[in-house]
Amino acid sequence: MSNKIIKIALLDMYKGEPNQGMRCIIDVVNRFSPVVSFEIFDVRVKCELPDIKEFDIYISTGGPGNPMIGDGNWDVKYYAFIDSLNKWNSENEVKKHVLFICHSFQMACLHFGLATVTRRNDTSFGVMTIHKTKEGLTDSLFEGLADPFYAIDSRDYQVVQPKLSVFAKKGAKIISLEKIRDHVQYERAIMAVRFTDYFVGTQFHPEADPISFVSHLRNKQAKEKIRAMKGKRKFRNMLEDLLDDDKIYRTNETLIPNFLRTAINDLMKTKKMLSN
Ligand SMILES: NC(=O)CC[C@H](N)C(=O)O
Repeated sequence: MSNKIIKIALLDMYKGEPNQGMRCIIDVVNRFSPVVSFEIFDVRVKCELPDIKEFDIYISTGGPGNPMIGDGNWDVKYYAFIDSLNKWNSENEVKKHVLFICHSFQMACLHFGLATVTRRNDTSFGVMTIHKTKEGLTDSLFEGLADPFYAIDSRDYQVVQPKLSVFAKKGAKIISLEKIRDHVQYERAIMAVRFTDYFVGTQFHPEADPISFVSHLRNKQAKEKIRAMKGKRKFRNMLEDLLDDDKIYRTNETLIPNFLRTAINDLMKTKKMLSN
């Protein structure tokens, strides 16, 4: 493999359903060309997974449905693949870097035994404030983002009840949490985890841009559902949040680029070391 070009595998977890995630991820990844190239793998429909030797960086996307349920085929292979990436990192100098988004994040938390996943009382959808934990304040993933920062959230499930002893044993860290909701006594869900130095994941969608959100709302049913859920005023506030340079634009321009920059720098360093 050429040392010059870094290869990214996009693990498409959308199950063939229409989504905004893939376009947004590709848009961010393309900001790093010509240093990187990418290839897409349809995990849930075609059961495709990359050859681990071929790719340096992996972005595993959001997706529909219950993260606790697979079909006994793609999910088994997916988890085995995650294990093989982890094993690779423990045995090799040039590491594999992975970003897990939303559905993939929930699956990773389950797989590593870090927490429980439950169905939320209601759907979470829209611009949300995300709070860094103490560990999150110094994590490179969030560098350049305020505390709290803003992100697009879109989900029915949540990662809760962290098993802190498992976190400690694995050296994993919770790096962000949901906002505090004073009027309800629900536990704050986990919004991002640093699994290892090379694996990190977010419950929200760091790839989302305002256009993708507005496109989603062009679906009349989706728009009405959300407007009914939030009420007119909150819905309008959310649309205003979308136009704010410091909110969704900032997260889109910062988080995945931070992940990619850290990964690319590390890969360039270690690959160069090996070629010396
Ligand atoms: N956007 C997503 O990836 C959603 C994740 C998961 N299917 C949920 O509903 O919680």
